[in-house]
Amino acid sequence: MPDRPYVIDVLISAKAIAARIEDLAKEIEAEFSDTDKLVVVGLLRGSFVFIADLVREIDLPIEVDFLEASSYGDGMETTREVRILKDLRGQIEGRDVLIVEDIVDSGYTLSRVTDYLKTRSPARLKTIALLDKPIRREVPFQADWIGFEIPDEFVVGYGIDFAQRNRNLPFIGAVKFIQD
Ligand SMILES: O=P(O)(O)OC[C@H]1O[C@H](OP(=O)(O)OP(=O)(O)O)[C@H](O)[C@@H]1O
Ligand SMILES: Nc1nc2[nH]cnc2c(=O)[nH]1
Ligand SMILES: [Mg+2]
Repeated sequence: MPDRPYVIDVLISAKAIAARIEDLAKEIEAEFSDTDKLVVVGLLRGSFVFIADLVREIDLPIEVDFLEASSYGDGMETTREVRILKDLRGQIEGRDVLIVEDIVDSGYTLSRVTDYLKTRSPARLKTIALLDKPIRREVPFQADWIGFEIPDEFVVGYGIDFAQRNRNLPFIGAVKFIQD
């Protein structure tokens, strides 16, 4: 649990997220319209809300799998050590894969996870992230689709936590500490 009091300012409303996901899903359908082998991979835990909304907008035959990667613990800074805590259940060799992530910040998580999954020789490997904070990048990484580019704010909600709290907020909010 966070140990300093804070408030959360709305940064992106639930309505704006839903509208953007409809557009992203159309672009994904166009990219993968030629395959019946698409596996949509959610990175736990942060992407669980985004992937749930995204897959329901994608009108293609897909499978869903999950991989759990963690690098922040309960803090606000990356440890730069991406731990794979749970691997995929299925095989991805020769298959088309879309990795679904909540946010690209330093870039460590998505760059390590894509390198890790590429070793399994998927036919095509694409990435989508709801949020991108390019100003914070420490390793080069560009997702194939981004929902929103955001400023240097520590965000929560819509699956994203602060010390495991606030994942259940329906919007993306920015954490603001209250000064005493
Ligand atoms: O680009 P980066 O600096 O690597 O940051 C992005 C990652 O950080 C968060 O995960 P976290 O490690 O907090 O685990 P969680 O998904 O279980 O919340 C977030 O969900 C992304 O996966
Ligand atoms: N909660 C939260 N986790 C992150 N992991 C990487 N960036 C962020 C962020 O802005 N907020
Ligand atoms: Mg994560």
